[in-house]
Amino acid sequence: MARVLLTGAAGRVGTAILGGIGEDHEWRLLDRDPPTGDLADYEYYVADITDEAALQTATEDIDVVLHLAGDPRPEAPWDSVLTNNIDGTHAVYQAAVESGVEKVVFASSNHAVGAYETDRKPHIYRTGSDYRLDGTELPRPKNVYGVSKAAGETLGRYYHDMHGLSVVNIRIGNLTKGHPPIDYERGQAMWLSYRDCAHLFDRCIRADYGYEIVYGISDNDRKYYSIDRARDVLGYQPQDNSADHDD
Ligand SMILES: NC(=O)C1=CN([C@@H]2O[C@H](COP(=O)(O)OP(=O)(O)OC[C@H]3O[C@@H](n4cnc5c(N)ncnc54)[C@H](O)[C@@H]3O)[C@@H](O)[C@H]2O)C=CC1
Ligand SMILES: O=C1O[C@H](COP(=O)(O)O)[C@@H](O)[C@H](O)[C@H]1O
Repeated sequence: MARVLLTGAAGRVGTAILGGIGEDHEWRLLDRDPPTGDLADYEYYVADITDEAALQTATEDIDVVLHLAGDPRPEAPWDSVLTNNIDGTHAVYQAAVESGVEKVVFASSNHAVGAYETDRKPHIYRTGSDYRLDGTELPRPKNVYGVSKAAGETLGRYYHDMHGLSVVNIRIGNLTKGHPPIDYERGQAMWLSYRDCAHLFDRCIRADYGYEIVYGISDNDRKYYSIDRARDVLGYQPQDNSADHDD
């Protein structure tokens, strides 16, 4: 079992991960919000990710960091993304290096590449389109939240190249429990199910890699993100498809 630190554990993505693989690894959780419900059963640190001392303790004896903590709002203002998403991610990486962590998995976002959609929608969301982003393209954020995610990806590149950390950046699409409405074309293309989310992060814990950028979506009929790299390098095998409606 890997010893895993999950930052931002009290949030939506953290809930999906623990709901799927909470029994499969040794977990240490960290969030600035105190634990509620089942989270209180885990080893839990209430701390801000900009608190270097807290991170030093939280990363001790950890093999893998799943770094989710941050301001997730596409409309977030610069001061918030600067502090939480950029300064905070830098502090997590620095603590990981100092504690001898092996891997960091960074929750990046579709918003790091949002501007690729501008002149191509809505046809890229349709099954006939062969347009794909595959993770090799440069970031093209449409908001400063997306800028902060691109910055997090570049921080990972630095910590991989200069400090030897294994890093995978997951450009998560849109995590929702239920299927997106069938007529919501962008949502259909971007969907990541809870089950596939937990599986993808589990693969990032278990697989070996150097520096990767992959897309976090389910195997949706409508997609403009390729999941080939996640399949090839991580062994990602999504089970869900936004087109398979249960209602
Ligand atoms: N939910 C989604 O569909 C997507 C999420 N993401 C990213 O995944 C990550 C998790 O997102 P969600 O779970 O949806 O957000 P969330 O807001 O539900 O959870 C984030 C958690 O991080 C904590 N947090 C925020 N700033 C912190 C700080 N400075 N120190 C310590 N804890 C802090 C919050 O208390 C919260 O519990 C975020 O980085 C977000 O940008 C990316 C793409 C899509
Ligand atoms: O990064 C994120 O992206 C998702 C999906 O973006 P949207 O523009 O389709 O809403 C968003 O729901 C989430 O809050 C955010 O962290």
